This record gives sequence, C-alpha cells and structure tokens, in this order.
Amino acid sequence: MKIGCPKEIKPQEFRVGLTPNAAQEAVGHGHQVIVETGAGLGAGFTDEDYQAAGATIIGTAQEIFAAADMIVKVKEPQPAERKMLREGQLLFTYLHLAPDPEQTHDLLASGCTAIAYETVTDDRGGLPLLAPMSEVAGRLAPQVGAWTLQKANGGRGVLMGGVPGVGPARVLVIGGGVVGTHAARVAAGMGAEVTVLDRSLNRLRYLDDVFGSSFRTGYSSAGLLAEHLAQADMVIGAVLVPGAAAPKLVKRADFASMKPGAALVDVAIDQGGCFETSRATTHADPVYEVDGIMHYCVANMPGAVARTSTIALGNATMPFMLALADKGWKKACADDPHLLNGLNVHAGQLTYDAVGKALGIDVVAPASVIA
Ligand SMILES: NC(=O)C1=CN([C@@H]2O[C@H](COP(=O)(O)OP(=O)(O)OC[C@H]3O[C@@H](n4cnc5c(N)ncnc54)[C@H](O)[C@@H]3O)[C@@H](O)[C@H]2O)C=CC1
Ligand SMILES: CC(=O)C(=O)O
Ligand SMILES: [Mg+2]
Repeated sequence: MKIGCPKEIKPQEFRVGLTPNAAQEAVGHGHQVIVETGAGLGAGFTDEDYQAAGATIIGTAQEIFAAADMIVKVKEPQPAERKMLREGQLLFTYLHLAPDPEQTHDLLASGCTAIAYETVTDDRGGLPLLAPMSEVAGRLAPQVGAWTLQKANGGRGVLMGGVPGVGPARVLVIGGGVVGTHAARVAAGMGAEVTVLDRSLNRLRYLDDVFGSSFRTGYSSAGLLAEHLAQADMVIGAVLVPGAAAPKLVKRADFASMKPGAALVDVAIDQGGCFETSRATTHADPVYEVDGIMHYCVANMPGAVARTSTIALGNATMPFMLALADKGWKKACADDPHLLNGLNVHAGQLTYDAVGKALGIDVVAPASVIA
C-alpha cells in the first residue's frame, strides 16, 4: 500500500502523523511511504531522517493526496485538504466530527473512508488513540491555566502553590478520565488544592485508591458543581461522552457567582467544549474573556509540545496503521472490532451513531459496510 503523510496545516500545529520509526516499520512491512517535505520539522524530524527510514520525500500535499491509498495525519483535515480527498481513499487521523458539520459534509461528499483516532476503543473501555494526547493535554492544562491566572494575561493574579502564609489556588477538574487525572496530578504537584468531579463512581474509587489525599473527589451533580465553581480560581473542563458533543455543564449564568479573573481551561473544546461560552482558540491567540472570566480553549493543545506528542501518538497509532496497511481497512476492521469502532465515514455515509445524533444525519451500521 502507498501510505502518505502530509505536513499539518492547522495553525500552530507542529505534530506530524508518522514518525521516522513508524515509516521504517511500514517500509519493513513492504509498503511505500511518501512524506511531504518538511512535514516532520516541527517535531524535530528532518527529511533525511525519513529518507534513512526508507520513505520518499515529496514536494507538495497535492502530490501526496493524489498518490496515497491511505493518508495518515494528526488533526482533522482542513478545508483545503478535504478538497483533495477522494473516493476509495482511506483517512486515518483525529476527526472530532460531532461539533463540526462542515467537515462532516465535506468528508461525506469526498467519498473517502475515514477512521477517527478518538473513537477507536480497547478491551478495558479506554480510547487508546486519544489517551496519549489526553495525557499530554491533561499535563499541560494546569501549566496554561497558571499562565492564564497571571495578572498580565487577564487572570486573577493567584499563584498555584501559594506561599507560606498565603493559601494555594483552588483548582476544579470536571471529568476524571485521562485528561482529568493527569491535570489533577500536575495541579496538585504544583501545590494547588484540587477537586475532581466525575459521574462514574468507579472512576472516583480508582482516583481515591491511587491518589489518596493528593486531591479530593466528588460526584458531578449540578449542586456540587455550583458550590465548587464559586470557590475555584481555575476550572479544567475534561469531560467526554465518546464521539458525542460535550455536555455544556457550566453556563454563562454561573459566572455571576464565580471569582473575577478565574481561569477556565476547556480541554473538551475539540468535542465542542463543556462551558456554554467556549469557542475554539489557537495557540497564536489562546485566551479570551467573558464577563470577567478568562477562557483558554485551544483545540490542539498537544501541538505546543510537538516532539513529545508526535512520538507518544506514533507509539499508539503504529500497530493500527500497520494493520490497515497490511490487511486493507475492511479486513483490518473485520478482524478488530475496536478498530471498527473508529470508522466514522465510508463512501458518503456516516457510520458513527453519536456523530449522527449530534448532527441529525442518518447513520448506517459499521458492520454493514465491511460485510
Ligand atoms: N484540546 C485538546 O487539545 C485535547 C482535547 N482532548 C479532549 O479532552 C476530553 C477528555 O478526554 P479524556 O480524558 O481522554 O476522556 P475520558 O473518557 O478518559 O474521560 C472523560 C471523563 O468524563 C467523565 N464524564 C462524562 N460526563 C460527565 C459529567 N457530566 N460530569 C463529570 N464527568 C463526566 C467520564 O465519566 C470520564 O471519566 C475529550 O473531549 C478529548 O477529545 C484530548 C486531548 C487533547
Ligand atoms: C485529541 C486532539 O484533538 C489533539 O490531540 O489535538
Ligand atoms: Mg477540531
């Protein structure tokens, strides 16, 4: 199979879909790998690194999209990339379709087959291709939140760990999954007083068992959420209902009871965000203010630490990428129901229920398109 890796074109996105190590594995499996010139530079990989791995360097994205059987990327295809996708071509990348009707319609119109990293599952109920980037974004969230809390950035002027004689920042994390756990660990490590709310009692039990007294846990009811919002210096939004648009848990009306200059970090923004007032921002202009509350809503946070993120993502995607290339997508999905769960679009039809529900589009059963 011919595997194509274009340079990412989303603003300030420095990750790349294939590492030289992944390219080398694919070449070792008998595949041809074509990489756009400069695609890896943001993550510290040169064209020569890819050539040494056996890949061919190509001058333009147009040539990659025209030649490749499978396109491997990081972020959802941008409008210019969507125009280059074609019937029968396989796209393997993050998609986040539920909050993005334009992208969904373009993918359907292209006739391509699209497998979304974020809905591939594993045996333990996890999302193995979302997890590495959730680990990164979770660990980044208190760091960017602490920056947002600084006075010059519009924040409340509160130091995460406080100092002797002055108490620490209060950090509320909504959603105790991968993002929430890593965010809580780092915020607690910075000395903040941290509470994590979740709707899963099993998850709260796990957090309590593993992290003991380093942060508190609570059941995410509207009443408890309101209590904690009023106290918080920083709120990290980390909820997920897989594939679906994020529930809007914090409303604009809640801001009246919050501290002026509090920082909201909406990591769930790639699924539409869990604060009513959230809209996606970029690394170039990450923060805006609504009613005195600062919002950080960057939808590709891991792009800020592109080298760490690219390697972490590549570690997770490689076996799936190789299965798709070795077997073709139909057999790879037939053999692995977890990979089949990643199928969102095929030949003009949606194949993922939560996306169809969010956008009001009919869905066909994924099993029916691999039969
Ligand atoms: N902005 C960015 O750059 C990035 C965003 N993300 C996003 O972060 C979000 C979280 O991802 P993960 O932590 O991997 O998901 P996860 O599935 O590990 O955790 C989500 C948690 O939310 C909880 N939850 C669901 N509804 C809730 C509610 N009403 N109240 C409280 N908790 C609730 C679930 O029980 C679960 O524990 C996703 O939208 C993901 O796409 C992930 C990586 C990067
Ligand atoms: C998960 C995601 O949206 C990202 O890594 O950019
Ligand atoms: Mg997006």
